[in-house]
Amino acid sequence: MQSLMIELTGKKVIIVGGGRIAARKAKTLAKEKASITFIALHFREEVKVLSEQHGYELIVKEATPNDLVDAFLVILATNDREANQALAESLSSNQLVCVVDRAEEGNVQFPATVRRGHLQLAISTGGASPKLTRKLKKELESQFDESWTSYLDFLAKCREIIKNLPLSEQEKNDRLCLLLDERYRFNEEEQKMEINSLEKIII
Ligand SMILES: C[C@@]1(CC(=O)O)C2=NC(=C\c3[nH]c(c(CCC(=O)O)c3CC(=O)O)Cc3[nH]c(c(CC(=O)O)c3CCC(=O)O)/C=C3\N/C(=C\2)[C@@H](CCC(=O)O)[C@]3(C)CC(=O)O)/[C@H]1CCC(=O)O
Ligand SMILES: NC(=O)c1ccc[n+]([C@@H]2O[C@H](COP(=O)([O-])OP(=O)(O)OC[C@H]3O[C@@H](n4cnc5c(N)ncnc54)[C@H](O)[C@@H]3O)[C@@H](O)[C@H]2O)c1
Repeated sequence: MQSLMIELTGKKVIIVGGGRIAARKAKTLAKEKASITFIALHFREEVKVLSEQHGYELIVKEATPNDLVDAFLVILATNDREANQALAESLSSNQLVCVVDRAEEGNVQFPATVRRGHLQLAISTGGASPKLTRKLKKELESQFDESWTSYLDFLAKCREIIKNLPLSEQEKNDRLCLLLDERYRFNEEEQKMEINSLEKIII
């Protein structure tokens, strides 16, 4: 399996199931501005609260293949093995589907993610050990502290400026490499000074 970043803004996502795992997937997607619909026989309180906060649609029914035809991404999160399998089989091969109790029946899996602004670290064992994934996520969370958020803003800003400078490709690359020096991450004064000096280079 290959990891890809995916833009879900405005995409139709259907989560079948209204339990703990359905809620966890919805929380993961909460920042993505997808259009989320839950279909389940019963919804736990957490799902109802999430739906009110984010405007998700809740449909109380047993899910059928017909409910899923226009979904971009389907997350099959019922606790009914046969239902998850039958619904997965009914989908078009062009649709994305995550089967939470049998990864190999789907074509996408959720990694654990650590986000620090523009930096996103994704961890996956492809279903071999979600417990290890979780443990590694905790380790990375403490290794990558909040300083990375402003450092990534700094790198993005410098890259934008450097791209537009009247320099050779080699000089631009050299400047971009210098920004990876640790002193910039630890020290916001250094960041400001670097941006000031870049902005002074006359175009
Ligand atoms: C990373 C994370 C993200 C998320 O959920 O968004 C995630 N699982 C997490 C936690 C977790 N998962 C499980 C437990 C119970 C303890 C245990 O059994 O170990 C716990 C811990 C808990 O729940 O506390 C059990 C489990 N997981 C899967 C199966 C079915 C199977 O084996 O195929 C079963 C057995 C079910 C059963 O039979 O009971 C399948 C998948 N779980 C995945 C993702 C995908 C592969 C990830 C990978 O391997 O790296 C994949 C393939 C599909 C998918 O769901 O996308 C999230 C960490 C959240 C965080 O801490 O940030
Ligand atoms: N992927 C993961 O990370 C992970 C982790 C732990 C467990 N699981 C597996 O995920 C599944 C769901 O776990 P849970 O804790 O969320 O279960 P849960 O019991 O909390 O919720 C199950 C939900 O499925 C709904 N449902 C059942 N049959 C349905 C149908 N035919 N149509 C529509 N809705 C239906 C129920 O109404 C309920 O809302 C289980 O099979 C569990 O083994 C996955």
